[in-house]
Amino acid sequence: MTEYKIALVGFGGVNRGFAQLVADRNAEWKESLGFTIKIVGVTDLFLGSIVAKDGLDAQQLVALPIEKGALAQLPGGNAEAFNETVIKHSGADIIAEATFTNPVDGEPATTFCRWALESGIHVVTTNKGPIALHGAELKALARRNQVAFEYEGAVMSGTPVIRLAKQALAGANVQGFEGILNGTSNYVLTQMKDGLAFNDAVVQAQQLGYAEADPTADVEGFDVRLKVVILANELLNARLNVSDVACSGISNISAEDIAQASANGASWKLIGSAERETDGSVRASVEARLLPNSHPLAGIAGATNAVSFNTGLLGAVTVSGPGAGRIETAFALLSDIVAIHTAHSK
Ligand SMILES: NC(=O)c1ccc[n+]([C@@H]2O[C@H](COP(=O)([O-])OP(=O)(O)OC[C@H]3O[C@@H](n4cnc5c(N)ncnc54)[C@H](O)[C@@H]3O)[C@@H](O)[C@H]2O)c1
Ligand SMILES: N[C@@H](CCO)C(=O)O
Repeated sequence: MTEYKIALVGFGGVNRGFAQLVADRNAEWKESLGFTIKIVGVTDLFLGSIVAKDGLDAQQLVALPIEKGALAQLPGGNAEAFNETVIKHSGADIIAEATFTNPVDGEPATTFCRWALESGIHVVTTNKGPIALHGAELKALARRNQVAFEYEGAVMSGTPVIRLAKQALAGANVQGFEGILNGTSNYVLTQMKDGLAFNDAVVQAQQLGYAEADPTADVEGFDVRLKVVILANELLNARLNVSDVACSGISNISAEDIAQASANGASWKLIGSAERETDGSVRASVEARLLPNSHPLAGIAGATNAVSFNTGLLGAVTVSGPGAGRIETAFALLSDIVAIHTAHSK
């Protein structure tokens, strides 16, 4: 029986959700997945850090109050976040990186990933910054150190689009995609349709664990831009930088715009898209579009996301599912660990 030792870097909504899954389901995973998980370290800027090579009680971690230095309440815990120690010296086989997404330079998460990969430790992450901004470098680093760098949760949370498109649609000649790739902005647009004010809807999305630390990234399209770069580079072999993608958001869509659209049988949606051009280049954008209600993406409501892949062989293949949420995104970390287990237990 394989036991993976995991260190959690960032202990906000997603990694706390992951600890909850471990607390609730480790015994079931032993049977269904052929492995169990032991949490050997946690580090968080706000909560502090802890290393416990014999393993931490996942339920006790979940119950920890969200207050400064809270990890110091556990035996051996510290009120300071010793990130490097936890990443390099907790004895972890896998680092689950879920700190803030920094859409400008991907730091410090990119450094955390480098530390782990250079130390021969697998990385699973839901953080979009390192992949969109330094993906090629980190993948090469992982290959050189013969470890995995997995990031299924970076796009569409727990809905498995990256591996689905790369593996199950391999050979189907993916030429482009368009999708609703941000849960918060779609939630806000849906709530506004039901009469809620923009700011109140954003606060609700924050309370539900959907929004980024700075929700401007959600409503101005910056979060979708990172996801478009990730998908285009993964699936279309594009070499897009963030600055290559024209980007606007939903903050200038008023309640009146939404009401008028409804009256005309249409809906505003924030759409991220990329398409291969006839000269082989890839053009990508993020913008609010007015979709007729007959459009397959028009009815996608709340924090649900959907992406439609334009394939040469099958035409449009559309996948829809949770686009944000703590447990939903924690599931993506589990699916990355399953991928590591499958690849490394052959
Ligand atoms: N919540 C979702 O629905 C969702 C979905 C997909 C991807 N993501 C991504 O997953 C990551 C985590 O999301 P979340 O909802 O858990 O965020 P969160 O804000 O709840 O938690 C992030 C945690 O990281 C910690 N942190 C920040 N900087 C740190 C540093 N330098 N060192 C150590 N700890 C640090 C914070 O203190 C915080 O507790 C983000 O990058 C987010 O974009 C989130
Ligand atoms: N803030 C992001 C989280 C998922 O990446 C969203 O709302 O889609």
